[in-house]
Amino acid sequence: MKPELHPDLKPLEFLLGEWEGAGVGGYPTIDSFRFGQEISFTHNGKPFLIYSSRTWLLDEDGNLGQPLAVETGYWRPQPNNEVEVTLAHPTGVVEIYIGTVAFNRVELRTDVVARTSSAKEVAAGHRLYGLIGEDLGWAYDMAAMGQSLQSHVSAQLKRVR
Ligand code: HEM
Repeated sequence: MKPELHPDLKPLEFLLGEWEGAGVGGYPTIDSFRFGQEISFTHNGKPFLIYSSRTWLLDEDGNLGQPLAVETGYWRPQPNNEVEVTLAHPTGVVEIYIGTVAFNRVELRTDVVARTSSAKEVAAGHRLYGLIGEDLGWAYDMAAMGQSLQSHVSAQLKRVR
């Protein structure tokens, strides 16, 4: 049975579904790259979105290659168009974001980044998600490896479900 959307999720409803597309990435400490991405936002009737993202290296011919970053978490709308997001990474990093939702656009800043002792040094993150026409665009800036907050990845995705 399809659960009814919790009313608190209304401002985030535009994210619901499955998205596929491609993006670009880089950082001062690494070579730049292209990647393919699948994002899924679902709900179970409770007042949060269930989120997951998978990515793969994209070669010059547009073929998907080795898996790159994956992440999973929950998006928790709060009063006054605020949102809390928890994200877990297989790299030993956990991020807690706080942000705002307005007009099919979400802006997030990390409140806390926690790392295991073997994780790379990630200090802070900033994310933007928004509709570009019918597409979902998103961009992630990070402060990591001793560098100031700057772009790491961005992508544009089409809704496939
Ligand atoms: C679409 C999402 C992402 C993709 C496709 C992606 C891809 C990559 C690639 C290809 C590299 C270089 C090779 C490697 O070290 O594995 C890299 C490095 C890195 N990424 Fe990401 N990444 C993504 C998201 C993130 C996020 C969310 C974080 C932090 C929470 C992050 C933190 C890092 C760090 C710390 C490095 C190492 C840089 C260095 O060694 O100097 N990445 N990423």
